[in-house]
Amino acid sequence: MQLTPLHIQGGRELGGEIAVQSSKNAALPIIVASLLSSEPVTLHGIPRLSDVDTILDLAHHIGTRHAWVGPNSLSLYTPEILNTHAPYALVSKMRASFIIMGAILARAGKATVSMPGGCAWGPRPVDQHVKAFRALGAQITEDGGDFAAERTGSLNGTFAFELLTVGGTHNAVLAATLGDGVVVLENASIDTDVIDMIEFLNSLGARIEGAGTNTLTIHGVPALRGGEYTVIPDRIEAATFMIAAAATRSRITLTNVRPDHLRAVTEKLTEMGVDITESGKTLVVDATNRDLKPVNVTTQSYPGFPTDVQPQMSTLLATIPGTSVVQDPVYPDRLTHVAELHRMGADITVSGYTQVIQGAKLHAAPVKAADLRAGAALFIAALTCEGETVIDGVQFLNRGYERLAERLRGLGADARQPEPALASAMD
Ligand SMILES: CC(=O)N[C@H]1[C@@H](OP(=O)(O)OP(=O)(O)OC[C@H]2O[C@@H](n3ccc(=O)[nH]c3=O)[C@H](O)[C@@H]2O)O[C@H](CO)[C@@H](O)[C@@H]1O
Ligand SMILES: C=C(OP(=O)(O)O)C(=O)O
Repeated sequence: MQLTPLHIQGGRELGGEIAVQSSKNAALPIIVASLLSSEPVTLHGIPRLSDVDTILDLAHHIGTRHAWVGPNSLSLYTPEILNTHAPYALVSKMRASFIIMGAILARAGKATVSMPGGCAWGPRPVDQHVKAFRALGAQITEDGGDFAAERTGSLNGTFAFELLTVGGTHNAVLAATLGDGVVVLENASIDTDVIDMIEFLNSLGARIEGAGTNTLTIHGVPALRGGEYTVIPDRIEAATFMIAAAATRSRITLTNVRPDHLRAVTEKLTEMGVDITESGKTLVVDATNRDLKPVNVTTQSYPGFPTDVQPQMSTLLATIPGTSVVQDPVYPDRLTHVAELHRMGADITVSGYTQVIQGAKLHAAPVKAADLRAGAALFIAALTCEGETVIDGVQFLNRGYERLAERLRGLGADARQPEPALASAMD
């Protein structure tokens, strides 16, 4: 279905409180990890997002039955693997779905998964996933755009990732959890979403040691039991709203946050002059009556400044007088927000993965999101300027932000997404 654009009448101060959703990027691998158990699993804090629907469609194809048992609670049950093939039509919708390979391989001994391909901002290789599987004893062949993996026994041995990869670590952990081998992963990701999946698996009886360090030791276990688990808060969504508050020089309160997961973002905003107060799972972000300063930002793997917050931060800096430099070596091509921000009057010069940003006053314009966080960048830009900005490409925002227009309205923004019937009547 063609979604109607998001209309934002900007130039208003935000205020009030917003409950941050649970982490999309933890929920997705945890849903996949539930396939390792043949017993029922209940997950709480699952955000209602199109990416969640996509992974549930894929899991359904593999053999998972699911039911929503509360607004954000999901019951999953995979008594047996019915299909070991994850086809292109399902995998290509979301690159993160490639980690289904590790789960199917663990449970069924073989898996065929389509190559995920690129994404809106460029290539996103999976060579480290494949190298890990091979090094741990799986046979991998490539044919007709598919990777086929097979193991004769349990995975075993040591693999050192050549770079830090969140998805590669998820995939290798999933593949190694069942069996009687011992797998050591070196240079593994310490991302919060990796830790959360490991804590979930351990709660079902897995024996994975070292979560949060660069060395993971996975002692295979014969089977996992069922269980119940609550997903961590979404640090990327929290950061997006913190930046929206700074960009509109507002004061807002965020609940359901893990301040310890947000250090890099908090430090940068504080350096700019934003006042941030932490209290348990609550953050108050205050940028009222402040002259914010330009800063330089370079993305890094967790705990560094997240690439998933780079487009939003670039947008904030595009409104702050002075020169800021933003570099995204994690995803050097993640720049689809730039041309759209130019349409709104931003002064951003790109060279490789570097954006040199001269602060300017942005103005409303029709714009189009080409990916999820570029969409976030555009709604932040829209909130800062007088007049109405119409943002197309809402399907990308729906991948990662639950009920966005409604929740922005809860903060006092004038944001609406006309119903399709109303929109066509207005044409
Ligand atoms: C669903 C999900 O959780 N997505 C997140 C995950 O993506 P994803 O897991 O795909 O990202 P990775 O951590 O794997 O990628 C990090 C870097 O490693 C490179 N790489 C990765 C794998 C590989 O086999 N070879 C290789 O070269 C990538 O091109 C990138 O430059 O982490 C990214 C980096 O924090 C985030 O932007 C994504 O939002
Ligand atoms: C890029 C993201 O997700 P994915 O890796 O699924 O594209 C994201 O969450 O910002």
